Amino acid sequence: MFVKHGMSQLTSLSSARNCTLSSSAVLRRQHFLIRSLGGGVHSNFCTQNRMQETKPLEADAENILRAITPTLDPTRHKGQAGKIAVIGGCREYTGAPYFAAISALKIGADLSHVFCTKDAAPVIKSYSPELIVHPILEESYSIGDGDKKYISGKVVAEVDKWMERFDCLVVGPGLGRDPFLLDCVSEIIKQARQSNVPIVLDGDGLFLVTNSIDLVSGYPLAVLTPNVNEYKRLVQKVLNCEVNDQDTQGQLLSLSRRIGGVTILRKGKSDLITDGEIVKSVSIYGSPRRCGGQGDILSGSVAVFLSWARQYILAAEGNVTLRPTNPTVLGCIAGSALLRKAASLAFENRKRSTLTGDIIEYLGRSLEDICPAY
Ligand SMILES: NC(=O)C1=CN([C@@H]2O[C@H](COP(=O)(O)OP(=O)(O)OC[C@H]3O[C@@H](n4cnc5c(N)ncnc54)[C@H](OP(=O)(O)O)[C@@H]3O)[C@@H](O)[C@H]2O)[C@@H](O)CC1
Ligand SMILES: Nc1ncnc2c1ncn2[C@@H]1O[C@H](COP(=O)(O)OP(=O)(O)OP(=O)(O)O)[C@@H](O)[C@H]1O
Ligand SMILES: [Mg+2]
Repeated sequence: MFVKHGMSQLTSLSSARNCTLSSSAVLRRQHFLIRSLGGGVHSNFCTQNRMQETKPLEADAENILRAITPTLDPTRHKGQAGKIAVIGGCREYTGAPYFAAISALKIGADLSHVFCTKDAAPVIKSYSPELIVHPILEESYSIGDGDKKYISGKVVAEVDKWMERFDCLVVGPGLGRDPFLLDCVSEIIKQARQSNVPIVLDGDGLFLVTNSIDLVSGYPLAVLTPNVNEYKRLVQKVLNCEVNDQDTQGQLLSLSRRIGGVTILRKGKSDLITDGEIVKSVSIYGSPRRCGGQGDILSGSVAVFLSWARQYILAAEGNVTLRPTNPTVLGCIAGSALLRKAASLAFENRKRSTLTGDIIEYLGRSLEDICPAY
């Protein structure tokens, strides 16, 4: 791994030593390798690396999509292809949770739930009868101070009733930033962790965990999907420095390791994915349109593919030949590749008027091209 990722990674590996590596033998070996390559040992994650950065390895996304997508087997019953829940949707934002939840269904999940505020629920229901919408979240403006404890307990208990049934949660699309609501969502995240339910954190879910990183720290089933702003905030808060474009991979690895090896999908011209061990990129051509909502499609897609990757690994009973082997990384690669392919097809048709809804309409065909139903 050291040789594969080159000098920049070595430098950041050594920087990460205090929090990620306990074995002095491993440390000695790293220092030896760094010296052999002519580098120094730095104590700071944010050290500028002036070496030419090596490109991350492009993921074999099509192969991964083919491997983890389940066959349409007539013996399977409803639910086995995935039950996803989106925690998001408030007064301001109703589109984002809808995009995430409907994308999960269009890719092939069986059931898609949305847990949102009371105001947002009828609006989201009106977009689609396919979604199961729970109007349970509350914002500060709608409750008195004296009621907060009682209502918070009720909200959390309501989601907990369902928790064990979900294959993955998507926390954040259109959630908003109301402090009371975010406190409730913190409790929901803790419950999901206790139940070992994977969590994709996006949008305001990332705003929440960036300010309370312990919520996800060390949870191997957490996936963070930051856009450019969200990534900047994460780096500033967790690594206490600015984004380093000279050492993109090294900094991404350091960030993941500092958060205990959570998976991070950094969105951009190429999507970069790491679990603190490897970095993979997905660069297949997408669309030049940057309309809002594409990240929401991605979060719903990652949730489905992550669930499928876990099923695939479980069914293989230790004989997994697919690489990488981490289901959260597989889910990110598959979700990113599918979104980008769908965006490219939508753009071919709609050009400048391409909107998120158009991209969603191409999710099915994009998967069908790679992995036909029959
Ligand atoms: N159709 C829909 O319903 C869609 C809804 N969407 C939903 O929108 C939400 C925000 O996501 P986004 O992508 O706009 O956030 P992002 O790039 O970090 O910020 C951009 C700038 O805005 C600002 N800012 C944001 N929220 C703020 C707040 N509450 N109060 C004050 N400032 C706030 C932010 O400021 P900063 O945090 O940097 O201080 C930055 O300057 C999220 O829930 C997402 O899912 C999208 O998915 C698109 C489709
Ligand atoms: N410059 C780019 N070139 C090509 N594709 C991009 C570019 N930036 C982002 N994307 C693609 O768009 C997807 C969404 O990324 P984006 O940064 O727009 O997320 P977002 O801001 O969270 O979106 P949303 O509006 O849903 O909140 C990414 O998975 C990525 O594949
Ligand atoms: Mg977003």
